[in-house]
This record gives sequence, structure tokens and C-alpha cells, in this order.
Amino acid sequence: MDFSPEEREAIYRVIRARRDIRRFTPQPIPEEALARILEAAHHAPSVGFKQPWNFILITSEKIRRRIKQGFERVNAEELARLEADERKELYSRLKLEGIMESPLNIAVTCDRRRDAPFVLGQRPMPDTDVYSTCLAVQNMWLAARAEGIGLGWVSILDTKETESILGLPDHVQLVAYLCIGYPVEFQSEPMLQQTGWKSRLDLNRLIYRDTWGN
Ligand SMILES: Cc1cc2c(cc1C)N(C[C@H](O)[C@H](O)[C@H](O)COP(=O)(O)O)c1[nH]c(=O)[nH]c(=O)c1N2
Repeated sequence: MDFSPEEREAIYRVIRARRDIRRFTPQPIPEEALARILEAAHHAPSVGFKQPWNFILITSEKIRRRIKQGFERVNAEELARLEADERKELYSRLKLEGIMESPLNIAVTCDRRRDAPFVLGQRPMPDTDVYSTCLAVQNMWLAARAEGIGLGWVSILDTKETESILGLPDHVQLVAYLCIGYPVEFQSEPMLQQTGWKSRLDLNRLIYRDTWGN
């Protein structure tokens, strides 16, 4: 066996203990830990080994303030989409980002043109470079958790506006806007489950054999 039972258990433990983090302490991330987390991202699988990702490390208060303003606006739009009931009231109380508190924000992007025109495996499924970038994000998320560092994904943003704030060229797409730092705590279950917004689905009901349905 390549991995001892303890090592295997550690992987599953990291997967289960990973959380989306929205509350951070101001403690900076050590450079070496950040390097390991980015290295983990860079070892993700990618279509045709395209490695379509870039990582924009954002500490500028001015840029983060603009991103946060965008979040506030889009979040208000989301709130407005909900009927005036308990769910709306709950939504209004949820903390859904840590843009200003976290010591670092990272925008993970996908260069749609990298290696053009021939990327092995991409033409039949054109979005596979974006999927590959998501896998890099998941590697970061797990590596960060193993380091005791928290990561939160913020998608309550206007994509075009955020891409423009970050100065992305047209062929580079924003995939993930991340907040990263030491968390106030790692909770044992998702915050959305804890607050009663939504529970984890029963896995057995999600597995089909051979074709859709049973
Ligand atoms: C693509 C994508 C986008 C978002 C998220 C995740 C992913 C994968 N999540 C986090 C999400 O709510 C969280 O993963 C689930 O609630 C499950 O909780 P744990 O990640 O297990 O803690 C998230 N959370 C949040 O507070 N604000 C957000 O804008 C988003 N956006």
C-alpha cells in the first residue's frame, strides 16, 4: 500500500473537517504555508495538462473595499429575490464573506486561451478548463485546512465588475474569489446547516446505477 491506514484516515479527516470560512482573525498567513497551499493548487489535474489557472494575491485595502461594495450590492439584490418570510429574515442575518477581515484575498482565474488552439481533451467539452480551475481551488481548500488555515469562497459578486476591478484581460475568466486566513473557528458542520438554511442530502438518494433513476 502507498499510504498507511493513518495517512488514509488523515485525508478523509481533512475532507470532512474542511469548512467554508467567513470569520477570520487578523493573523497573517506565513509565506511558507501560502507557498504550500499554492503548490497544492498547482498539482490539481487539468484538461490536457493545460494548468489554466492564475492566482491573484490581493492585499490592497482599496481593491478589497471595491470588491466588498460589489458584494453588498449583489447581496442586497439576492435578499430582494426572497419572499418576506422567515427564510428572508434568516438570509439577512447570514455572514457570507470575510473580504475585509481576512488577511488575504485570492482570485483564482482561468486563462481560456492558454495553449490554444489545441488542448488535449477540451474541444469536445469546452468548459473543462474551468472545471480544472475549480479542482485547483479544492486542492487549496484542503491544503489550507490541513495547515489550520480557513478559506471562504465568495460568489455573491458581479463577475464582469469583479473582473474589471482586477484588470483581467478578456480571455481570462474569474472562477473563484477567495478569502483566506486563520479562522475564528472551524465548525463541525456547514454554517448553512447549523443555521437551518439547508441540510446535507442523503447520499443514498443521489446514487443511481447505469441510468438516471432507479
Ligand atoms: C462555488 C461556490 C460558491 C460559494 C460557496 C461554495 C462554492 C463551492 N460558498 C460556500 C458554501 O456555502 C459552502 O461550501 C456550503 O454551505 C457547505 O459548507 P462547508 O463548505 O462544508 O462549510 C459560499 N459561502 C458564502 O458564504 N458565500 C458565498 O458567496 C459562497 N459561494
